[in-house]
Amino acid sequence: MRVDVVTIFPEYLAPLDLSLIGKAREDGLLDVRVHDLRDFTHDRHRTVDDTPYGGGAGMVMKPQPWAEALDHVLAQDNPSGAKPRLIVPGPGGQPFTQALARELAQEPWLAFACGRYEGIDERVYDHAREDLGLEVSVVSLGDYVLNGGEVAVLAMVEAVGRLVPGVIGNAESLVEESHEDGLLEYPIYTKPSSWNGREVPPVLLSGNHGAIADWRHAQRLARTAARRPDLLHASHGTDGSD
Ligand SMILES: CC(C)N1CCN(Cc2ccc(Cn3ccc4ccc(-c5n[nH]c(N)c5C#N)cc43)cc2)CC1
Repeated sequence: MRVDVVTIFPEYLAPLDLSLIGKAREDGLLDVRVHDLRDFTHDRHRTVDDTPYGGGAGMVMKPQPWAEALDHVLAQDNPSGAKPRLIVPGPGGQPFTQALARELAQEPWLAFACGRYEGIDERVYDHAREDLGLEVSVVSLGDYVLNGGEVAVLAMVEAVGRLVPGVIGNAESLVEESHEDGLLEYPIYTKPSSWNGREVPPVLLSGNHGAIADWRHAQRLARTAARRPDLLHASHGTDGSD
């Protein structure tokens, strides 16, 4: 999978050089390219924003740098003229969920546009859809306000990247994790079996794999009912009260 990120803070994406995503880049499973939006400006101050038409607080990101940046992304190493799916993080976007992460993990090429200030001139979205022929999705990390799209892109690239085959060495760990099948994950333990006067649940030491699986499923149901009854209703046809 190729991933392009356009931002005025390229250093914000440095964590994508680390850990599993960084290893996947080294292994050629992910091709992540970060582009500085200011490289597509032409004035001395490398201006990317201006005041909003109609008045209002804050600044709006100018359309021209974005159009030139998107042209560069589409042209770079792309002899076939393929097109990426464009993801624009925004507080008013569709929720970023595990289901959407799974959907995006099927895409061969994703491009992320990290806005700042009050956001990006609306004509950039129209240009991307109508002139560049891109599928554009505005996606929100959650119901809280960030200062820009970079944090969201870090989360999205990690959530999507880990679903790309080969990125997570043990594919088993992708099963039975929170939100993968509608239930939260079960409690986990490791050595020592007795620590600080606290014991590991004996069933986990029993070697009885059926009993262990039953205990873990019961724990997932209880934990989901306690913390996220909404998930129980959505995926298990109950109202979360039982
Ligand atoms: C003036 C007045 C009428 N405005 C009315 C609407 N307000 C909404 C507003 C608020 C903050 C920002 C800052 N910002 C810039 C680009 C950008 C990208 C993502 C996010 C973001 N925030 N929260 C998430 N879950 C996000 C995601 N994904 C925030 C971003 C942009 C937009 C802004 C103020």
